[in-house]
Amino acid sequence: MGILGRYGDFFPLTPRTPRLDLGEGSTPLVPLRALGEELGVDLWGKFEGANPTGSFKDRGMVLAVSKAMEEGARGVICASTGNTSASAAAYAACGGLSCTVLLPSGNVAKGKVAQALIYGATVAAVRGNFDRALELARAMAERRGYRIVNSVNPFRLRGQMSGAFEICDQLGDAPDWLAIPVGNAGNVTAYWAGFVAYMRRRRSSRVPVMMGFQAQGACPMVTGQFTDHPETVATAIRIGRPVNARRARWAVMMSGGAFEAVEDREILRAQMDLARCGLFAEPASCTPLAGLRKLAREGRLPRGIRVVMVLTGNGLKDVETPLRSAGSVVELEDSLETLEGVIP
Ligand SMILES: Cc1ncc(COP(=O)(O)O)c(/C=C/C(=O)C(=O)O)c1O
Repeated sequence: MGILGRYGDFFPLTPRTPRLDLGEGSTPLVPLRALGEELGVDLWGKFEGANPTGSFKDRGMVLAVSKAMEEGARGVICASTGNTSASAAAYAACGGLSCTVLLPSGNVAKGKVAQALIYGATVAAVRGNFDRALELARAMAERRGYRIVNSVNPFRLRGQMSGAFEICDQLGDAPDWLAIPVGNAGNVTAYWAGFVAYMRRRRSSRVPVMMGFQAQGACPMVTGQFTDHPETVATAIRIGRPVNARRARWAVMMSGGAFEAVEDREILRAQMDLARCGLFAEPASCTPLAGLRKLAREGRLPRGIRVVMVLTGNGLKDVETPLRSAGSVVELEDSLETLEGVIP
């Protein structure tokens, strides 16, 4: 059962709301003991790559598309660095709506483009970055009567609150810290709202410190300056003008947390180290581990606390990056002798 069935009393559902369900949510919360010992904390990874389209986006999209159907929308539209478009296309297909996605040309992982296409979306590559694509998507939504399903759509953030609900249910309460990658800043906003809502309903006793992590080349939440030239290998968070900046800043400040930036090379090292723990997450998802390591180096990571990292997307979305950085295939003659020389 998906999140509308499991957490429906937290969502604005009516008897007329279709209950789309691809089995989203119920993702693994994995103890990361070795990495936790390195950092001196009790470390867990919430593997959102296990969702139906391979990212956390499904949590918000299932509600946003169900509500679009209820409201009689002709179709849905979004701009995306890839995962939003994959998820929008899947749930639109599930609900029988048309889906149009606008992608920044040349900067979207091929796995995500393949998903949007095979789910049946109309996919347009826009010259310019994600932020420009979002401006165009909002204009087209007005013209065509489509529902925009980026995180400017409030139902998206409502559905994504369910990640916080699940962490509290899985751990028995909220963690001390939540460490999350930040692009358009919707997910960090949604998680805070989720922890607060769960505590208010007495389903948990506390809320965590919210720590948001960005790539050094695309860190408007850290610098306080929007940028028209975001650059990072973590293409999912290559966003320079986060539409949820104000709400995300408020959420993190209310929690006593902060935004931090990390270098691309640290993100790639974190991706490899998480994979060596058995979790293959795409680069953006590994930003929190890189960030926690930076805080530990600087003496700013309290020892012994319980930390959950939200690993937001499956590594299979972007196989080109690890193929460049994770080593290479050994080409061999077909003989046992040559095998003896290379197999450990
Ligand atoms: C794997 C992954 N990790 C983190 C983020 C950042 O979440 P927000 O801070 O809520 O934006 C994204 C976002 C992707 C898009 O914005 C899109 O797909 O258009 C992501 O795909």
